[in-house]
Amino acid sequence: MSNRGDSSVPLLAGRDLVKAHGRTEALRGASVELRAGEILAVTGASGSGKSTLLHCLAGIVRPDDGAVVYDGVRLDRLPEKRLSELRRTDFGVVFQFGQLIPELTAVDNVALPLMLGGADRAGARERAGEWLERFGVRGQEELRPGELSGGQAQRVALARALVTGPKVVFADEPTGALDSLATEQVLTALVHTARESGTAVLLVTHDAQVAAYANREVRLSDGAAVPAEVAA
Ligand SMILES: Nc1ncnc2c1ncn2[C@@H]1O[C@H](COP(=O)(O)OP(=O)(O)OP(=O)(O)O)[C@@H](O)[C@H]1O
Repeated sequence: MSNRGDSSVPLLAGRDLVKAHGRTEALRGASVELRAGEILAVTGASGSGKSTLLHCLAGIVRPDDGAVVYDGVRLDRLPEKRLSELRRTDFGVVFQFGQLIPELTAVDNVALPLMLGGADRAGARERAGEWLERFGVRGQEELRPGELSGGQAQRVALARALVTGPKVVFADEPTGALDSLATEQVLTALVHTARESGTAVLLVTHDAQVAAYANREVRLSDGAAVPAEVAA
């Protein structure tokens, strides 16, 4: 049964997540819930497990223990093929840098997820152009990522993450490499578009100013969520 229309049920939940990288226990029983349309900041010190949590929730890595439930489905138990299909249709991701394909122009980078979903190139490029315009990237459609500023490249990356109409966008330090003006432009574009389209956003950041753009904040410490009364 779908939870998308019921705001009392989380759209995505990680429960008691445990994940080790070799001997390092990155997550030690972390639990977090994301509701449909909500913008949630995951904060915490360097090494507290924020990126690992995002990777588990986005189905990029499987937890060693615990559960990831998305729209009533146990993501951590899905076969790889169904998991990648679900990631393609329902999730978008933005990382700090490096996620655009350097050989493709800005517009082709944004068109790519649409083409992977079966759209023809001309139609995909047209829609991609509209999304670039929405994110204020005008006149740079035919430039390659290396020819864009950091802020422009991140706005292209956001357009690419949102162009397919995902239910959840996972953003891992999306403004970590930007100055404060570019940070403000990128976050304003993200928050505005997410609110308009009802997309939920999980925003990983160590920066309190970035977290202020969210509706709610969950703080991680040593691989577990700190209770709200302690975090306050
Ligand atoms: N691929 C990996 N191999 C080995 N150890 C890893 C790997 N990824 C993360 N870790 C370790 O797991 C712990 C949690 O890392 P994670 O990147 O999730 O934290 P974070 O809060 O996102 O940190 P930061 O803010 O510095 O990016 C850290 O001790 C890190 O060194």
